[in-house]
Amino acid sequence: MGCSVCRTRLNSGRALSRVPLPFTMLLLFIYLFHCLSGFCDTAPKITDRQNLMSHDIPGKVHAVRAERLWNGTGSAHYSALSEPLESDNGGGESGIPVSNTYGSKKFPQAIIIGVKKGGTRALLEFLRVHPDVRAVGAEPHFFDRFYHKGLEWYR
Ligand SMILES: Nc1ncnc2c1ncn2[C@@H]1O[C@H](COP(=O)(O)OS(=O)(=O)O)[C@@H](OP(=O)(O)O)[C@H]1O
Repeated sequence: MGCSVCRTRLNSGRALSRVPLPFTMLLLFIYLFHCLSGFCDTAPKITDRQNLMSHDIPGKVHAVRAERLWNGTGSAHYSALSEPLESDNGGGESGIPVSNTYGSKKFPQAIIIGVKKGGTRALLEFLRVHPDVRAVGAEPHFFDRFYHKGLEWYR
């Protein structure tokens, strides 16, 4: 009697131990299908850009790109990104070619300007914490040191 109970428990234990693998595979398959359907797109889609770059202001400059992003829920929000920018259709609002392809070089759409020891690095680092912000690693010093190298160098 005792042994048959043990056997029953043992068998149900074995059966239970076989459940997780197919169940996990089923969940993975559903997730994969869900992603392939485009429902788990985490990368934001760009619908508009705001070029906040100014060429007239001297001083220390951090480049940040600001974009209006579509979050897939019917509303848009602005965020700042900071990699040098380029152009998608051969000409942006400023006449500078820009590209909306992630991974390509782009001009900044927002820049941080400040005097030396003004805390611009801290501001940049705080902005960088935001997941939608992509900031340059080192200060490019385009406007105060490398302006003569031109926009081709900048982007
Ligand atoms: N929130 C806040 N309040 C007060 N002070 C602050 C703040 N954030 C940054 N800091 C100080 O700013 C100094 C760095 O400024 P920068 O990033 O512009 O430095 S740098 O010019 O790029 O070297 C640096 O000062 P020092 O440590 O004296 O160099 C920082 O400590």
